[in-house]
Amino acid sequence: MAPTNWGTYLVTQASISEGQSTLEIVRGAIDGGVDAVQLREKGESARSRYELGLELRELTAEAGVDLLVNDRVDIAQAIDADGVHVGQSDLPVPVARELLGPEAVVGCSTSTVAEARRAEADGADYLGVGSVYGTTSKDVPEAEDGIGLERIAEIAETVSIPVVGIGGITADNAGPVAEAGAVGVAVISEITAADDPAAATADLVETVETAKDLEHRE
Ligand SMILES: Cc1ncc(COP(=O)(O)OP(=O)(O)O)c(N)n1
Ligand SMILES: Cc1ncsc1CCOP(=O)(O)O
Ligand SMILES: [Mg+2]
Repeated sequence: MAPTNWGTYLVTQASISEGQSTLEIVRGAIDGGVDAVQLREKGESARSRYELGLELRELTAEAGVDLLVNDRVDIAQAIDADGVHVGQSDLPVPVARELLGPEAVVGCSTSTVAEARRAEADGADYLGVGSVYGTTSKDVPEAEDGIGLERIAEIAETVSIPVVGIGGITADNAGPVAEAGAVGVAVISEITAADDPAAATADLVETVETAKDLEHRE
């Protein structure tokens, strides 16, 4: 599935879960209708991300869900992921593209219009834009205050590639992100810290789809 259709995108980080493993959370997210999963797990060794990645690859491939790897092109290659997600301090988009080839999905984090234009010109397939709202899941001071919905709209109007909002997104505030022009939302805590990841995912899926339907009817 292309990023154009990624309404709900799970970014994994088991350290903020309520005791559930990443595999259990991803299984739940798949049951709830997630479109894409990104193996993040900051702080874990390359070996443990690789081993988890192999298991996630099996699960996601069976379900027809896209699998991306955060930051690490080598792990993406080793587990045969669909692509990689890089940020402003990671490998540049053209380098990731060169290493992974034309078929791979390369996503890039941006929070300004200038960064978004650059990522698109560099050949990114989609943008992760945020932090939309304040969040404590990303350990940088900028993520404590969100960039806001107007910035999402401005970026979505500027670029032709899909924009996915990320940061502080819940089923209660995901609708306006889609209405601002994002194709979907990426979340860590809303699914990962939920008692029932499948139900949390299904809520997000419904909220985003409803908002996109309304947006298209206007
Ligand atoms: C979909 C998506 N969007 C943004 C990010 C953040 O990437 P980055 O800024 O490189 O920060 P880390 O996640 O690597 O800490 C993302 N991972 N996914
Ligand atoms: C990885 C990342 N990049 C920008 S905000 C963020 C964290 C998103 O986590 P949450 O959905 O819990 O706010
Ligand atoms: Mg990164």
